[in-house]
Amino acid sequence: MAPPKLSVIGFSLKNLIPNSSSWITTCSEAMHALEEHGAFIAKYDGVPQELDDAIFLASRDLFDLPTDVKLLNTTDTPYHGYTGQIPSMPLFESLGIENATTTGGVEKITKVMWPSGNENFSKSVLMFSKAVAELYQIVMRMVAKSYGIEENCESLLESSVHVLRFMKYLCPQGDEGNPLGVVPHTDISFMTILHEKQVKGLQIKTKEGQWIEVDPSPSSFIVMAGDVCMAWTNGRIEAPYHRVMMQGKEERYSLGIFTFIRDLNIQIPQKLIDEDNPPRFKEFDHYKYIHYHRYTNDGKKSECPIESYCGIN
Ligand SMILES: O=C(O)CCC(=O)C(=O)O
Ligand SMILES: [Fe+2]
Repeated sequence: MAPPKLSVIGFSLKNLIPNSSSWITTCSEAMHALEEHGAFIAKYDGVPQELDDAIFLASRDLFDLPTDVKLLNTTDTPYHGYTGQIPSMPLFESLGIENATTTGGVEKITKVMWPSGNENFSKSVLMFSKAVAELYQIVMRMVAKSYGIEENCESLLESSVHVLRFMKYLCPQGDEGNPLGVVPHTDISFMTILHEKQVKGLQIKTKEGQWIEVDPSPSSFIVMAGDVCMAWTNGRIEAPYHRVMMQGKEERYSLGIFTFIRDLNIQIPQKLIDEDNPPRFKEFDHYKYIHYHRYTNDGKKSECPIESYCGIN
């Protein structure tokens, strides 16, 4: 049997006029992929090549800063700031920018990293984050249309905030080095959109337990459901397990737009509940879930934290 693959779906902006026939086809492909794997690859043209080059240059600039400067990026929310030198994941380093689609959010971190400013960095971050957030909105409106939950979706979009995370992976040491970049996990976000530069490594697990290798390309954006999307859709779209395995001799750089829902409780839309589909999750607050996941013993040791936090058995 051929190894499983993620669907590659064209998201060219000129074909995505809402409810046009090409929009409807794209919507049905995206929904099929999300319900099957919780993820797909969007071939998206909203990030021009120059911006793509600029954001990866920005990433190198950022990781080249001294560790004590990077450590100044602290946040109240776990995993939104700087992470590095984790004993279980020695190859991995990452740095987040909260509210990355707003000038205020971007300027705040730029000033901490470069007190005298870095206009190239802040401009690239803002433009890239806005372009990827647009892809998020397009996908969300497809989910909404397909389930008939447009109103619920619009209020979610108004409450969506985006963290841009830069990620860097070193090569394993020697032939015997452990290739594990990031341990298998599902994301604590509502949705995540990943983008990587040349070097592969990301693998996504199918429901049957096989690992799919994702091939990087400049216009590929991996759209992936997080735990909170799974709860909101009453389990129709599941958050897939994924991991990073390093291979070869090149360092790997990737980027992720992680979307979170602020100041609005996550509640399953009534349309997704009926006799055959009773509610599987209680209403909850996204940030309280993150806190549970990262800071409580129950959350840390749970096999499926979203189920143990707000699942209805
Ligand atoms: O670097 C990647 O491609 C994936 C990183 C990831 O899964 C995460 O940070 O949650
Ligand atoms: Fe992840």
